[in-house]
Amino acid sequence: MLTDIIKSRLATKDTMGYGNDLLGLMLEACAPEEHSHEPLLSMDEIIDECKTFFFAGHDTSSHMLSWTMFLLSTHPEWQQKLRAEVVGECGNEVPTGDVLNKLKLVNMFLLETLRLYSPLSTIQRKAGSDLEVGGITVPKGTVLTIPIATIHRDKEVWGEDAHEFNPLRFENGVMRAAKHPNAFLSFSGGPRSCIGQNFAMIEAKVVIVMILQRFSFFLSPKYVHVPMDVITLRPKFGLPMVLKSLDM
Ligand code: HEM
Repeated sequence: MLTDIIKSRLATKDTMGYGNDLLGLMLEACAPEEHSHEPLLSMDEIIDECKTFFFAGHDTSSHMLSWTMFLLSTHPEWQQKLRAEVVGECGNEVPTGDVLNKLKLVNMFLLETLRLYSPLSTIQRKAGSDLEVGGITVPKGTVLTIPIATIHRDKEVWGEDAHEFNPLRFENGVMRAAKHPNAFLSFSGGPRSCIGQNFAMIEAKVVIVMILQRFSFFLSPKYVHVPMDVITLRPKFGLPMVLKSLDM
């Protein structure tokens, strides 16, 4: 399927360009230099990049939204606060980028959701050289697992209320929410941190804003709380909900 999409972009490049989405940008960047016939990335490499973006960006974002809906349902007072903020900033209009930047409570709520239900619970790093971490010698080649979910609920890092849901801890920004500035790890950190993190936050805000504008919602009595970690953290039995249109 991807091959077909790429081929059709290549075929129409002279009339319509490569397209103004991520694939278009990638094809543009990989177009052969003048006088050279070799593209900078092969078809297989471009397909690999597309797959990486799809797998890295799809389940993570969709489960972030699931857990946000879960927490908005179990904290109806916050659902009301967020709706009031949204209506105050943009009424029933589709939110613009400027509006999204003003939604402080929505932002704090999403961060707290990611802290408690981080879509990725662990990440791995391989030691590139012999090194010492916290007094322990780690030989080159050792694979270290960074337990994001455990760090996110550590009382020494987040304070006594680490297990509780409290978006206000992010009132002064991510770096001041915990005792360590890099304690929030849902998007990892450093040079290989999530390249899609800003996009993911914008996307989640737009979706949540547009749901809050239209519906009030709560969990169906059928919901059973079993978070399950299968690459990403998801509700094992889905997230049955009851939505009520706010127009009625
Ligand atoms: C809530 C949503 C998301 C979460 C929680 C998330 C989390 C992460 C984490 C933890 C990493 C680092 C993995 C590691 O170090 O092993 C990562 C990497 C990455 N993410 Fe995301 N991600 C999200 C959304 C997205 C989206 C929407 C995209 C693309 C549109 C994306 C693209 C990528 C890519 C390409 C990498 C690899 C970056 C590299 O290795 O340099 N992610 N993500």
